[in-house]
Amino acid sequence: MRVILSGGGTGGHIYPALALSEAVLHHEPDSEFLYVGSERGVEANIVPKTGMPFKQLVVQGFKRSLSFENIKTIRLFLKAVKQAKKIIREFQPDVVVGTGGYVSGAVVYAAQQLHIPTVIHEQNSVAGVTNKFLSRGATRVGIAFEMAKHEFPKGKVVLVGNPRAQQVANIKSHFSWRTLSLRDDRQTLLIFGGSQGAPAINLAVLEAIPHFNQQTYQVVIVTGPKRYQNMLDLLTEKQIELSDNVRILPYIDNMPEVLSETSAIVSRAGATSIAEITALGIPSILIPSPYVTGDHQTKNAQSLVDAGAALMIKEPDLSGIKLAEASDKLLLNQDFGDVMAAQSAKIGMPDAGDRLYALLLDAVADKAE
Ligand SMILES: CC(=O)N[C@H]1[C@@H](OP(=O)(O)OP(=O)(O)OC[C@H]2O[C@@H](n3ccc(=O)[nH]c3=O)[C@H](O)[C@@H]2O)O[C@H](CO)[C@@H](O)[C@@H]1O
Repeated sequence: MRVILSGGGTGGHIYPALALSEAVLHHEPDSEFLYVGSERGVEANIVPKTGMPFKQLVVQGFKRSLSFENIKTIRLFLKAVKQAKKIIREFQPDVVVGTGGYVSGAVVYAAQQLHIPTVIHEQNSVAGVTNKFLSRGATRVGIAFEMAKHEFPKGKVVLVGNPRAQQVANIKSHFSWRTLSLRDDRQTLLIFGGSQGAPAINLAVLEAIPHFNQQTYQVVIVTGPKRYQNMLDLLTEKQIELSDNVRILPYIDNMPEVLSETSAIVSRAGATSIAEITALGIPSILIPSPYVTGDHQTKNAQSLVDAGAALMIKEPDLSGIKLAEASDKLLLNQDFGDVMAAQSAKIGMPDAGDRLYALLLDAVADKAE
């Protein structure tokens, strides 16, 4: 199968597309892929590292208020559609897949105009603007939350889950905490604020470090690439020392491997993070970002809390003490952590990659009819 993948702007859109390619390759090992991303998006850094061919377009998002910038956005969009058509004609895909973000708007729209089968994947419980726009012309729509169904045209929506879930569930991890000078015989709490990092989480973590320093479990704090230096500066300014069970990193590139060796998680409630956490049945403390469309991260987190699969701390209530208490609850109260892990695993959809692959086949077959 020849597949063009497009999704960008944030890890939550990019990793599912890459995970889908693994599922496709599992079924059709001679498949070929081309990833089309935006020049300025993080995909320009993430995708080439995987070895997948990568092409770039110049796009930007709409401003919510009326502005001259939006005229430039439309001009860039039309130019990107033209370039995308050229790329599609050259690559001759069987199907074009969009996983969200502005760039997928141009690529999938171009494919629709060229009458190539298109599949969009919506990771969230609340549909993104680009996916809604594309859904009218899409051949199939894969969703990860039943709740999102009513936002798309009937007849083409299928609940598939998030392919990243299957990737993390199936990985044979060779990761050892010793690579970070930590121990493999201890429980490990991993803290990260989505793919970009979250200042509010970093600040609460800073307050909690003196507590973490005293624990029998170890703690790995991921700040987000752009917030790492600031975190180190704050540690120096506040004269906070790290003991040998606590580490701070800017970003983790090999998250699927690391997650499979993780005992508990503190994180934002982005859809892809949640898919990973539940695929592995990891107990978690979710701190939803209040700055996203329709407050969808709170809805994502609430669905886990309702199932007894996670604890939630809302950002206005977040503090070092709250974080330390909740972390101890998951890691030091064995029964509590075990029950939560089992509930989390019940929600996971570890065959999501295969389900989305089946949707691609459907879309291609539709065209052939
Ligand atoms: C602020 C914002 O708009 N967030 C959205 C964005 O979040 P964001 O990009 O943070 O999305 P997610 O939490 O869904 O996914 C983060 C991804 O980055 C990976 N990761 C994270 C840290 C790290 O060091 N290394 C690493 O690989 C995680 O394993 C995961 O695969 O897209 C999601 C999916 O559309 C939405 O639900 C989120 O609401």
